[in-house]
Amino acid sequence: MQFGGLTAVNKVDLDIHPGEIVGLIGPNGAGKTTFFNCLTGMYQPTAGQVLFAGAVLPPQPRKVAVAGVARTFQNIRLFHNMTALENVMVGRYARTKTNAIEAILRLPRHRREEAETREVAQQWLDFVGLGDAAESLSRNMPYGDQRRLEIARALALEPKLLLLDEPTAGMNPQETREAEELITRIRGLGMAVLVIEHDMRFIFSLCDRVACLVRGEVLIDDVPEVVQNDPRVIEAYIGSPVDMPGEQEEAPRPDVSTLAPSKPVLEFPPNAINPIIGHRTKPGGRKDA
Ligand SMILES: Nc1ncnc2c1ncn2[C@@H]1O[C@H](COP(=O)(O)OP(=O)(O)OP(=O)(O)O)[C@@H](O)[C@H]1O
Repeated sequence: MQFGGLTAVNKVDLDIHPGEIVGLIGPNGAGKTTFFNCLTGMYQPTAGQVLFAGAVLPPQPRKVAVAGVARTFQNIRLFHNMTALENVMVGRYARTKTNAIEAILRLPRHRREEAETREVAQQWLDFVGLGDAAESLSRNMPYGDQRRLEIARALALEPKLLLLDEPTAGMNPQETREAEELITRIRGLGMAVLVIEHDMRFIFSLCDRVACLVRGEVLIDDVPEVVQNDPRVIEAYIGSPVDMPGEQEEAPRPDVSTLAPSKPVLEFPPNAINPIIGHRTKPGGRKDA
């Protein structure tokens, strides 16, 4: 991906598998968010393509969403004058079928779909621990809850791949631990998660695999234990070994026991998410891409 003479992302080739949490780290300006923007159709890559579940993803955000890729943003982008529930309902937009006329005239299909959307949105709020905040205006919610709400909105799409851009930015340690627990539960649903984060303890304790971008290129893509001990990573990004987890008393141990499953995203089974959330949503509530 080039911006004029600047190559922001260069020949990045990254596989992500179902049920896998992959961390994307790198110094400021390394190209992490640009990579997300290429994946989600917000930028049209100047070269290369995004393959998802066996097909080339067109660089169009709605089509990317319908295909099953959802994201959150580095800076919270909620609808501040809407309730938590309404924010999550918006996240299901790409999964609804009614057109503008049906909505304006409030025809039966629209009313049915709206009721179902409301119910599914409430279930995702419950999932992220915000079930009781459904009627709160999002702007009045605590910062950590707003970050959770963004994740709930992304989950409402019922994606196969969830992209999280610095989900713990600005969080206190307790909120960060809760975010880690939440992302682990999301993996339990069978989704693949790609997470950008600067908090190394968070990344190395959470992820199955970590890729480090430097100046737009992948420096290393390996299990956390290998990445955190790679001197090039320490030099390029960490700056000093004292920042690494495991070197301070309360730092969590890196989890390297769940290395990538062998199946690539291209073979993601149809309805893979449905059986898991089936008990949370009405039958037929999910339409696969
Ligand atoms: N729309 C744009 N136009 C021009 N240059 C851009 C644009 N978006 C990003 N860049 C440049 O591309 C490079 C990569 O930026 P990007 O935001 O992707 O990095 P990052 O790794 O996400 O950084 P950070 O950790 O600070 O968020 C930077 O040099 C940035 O200035």
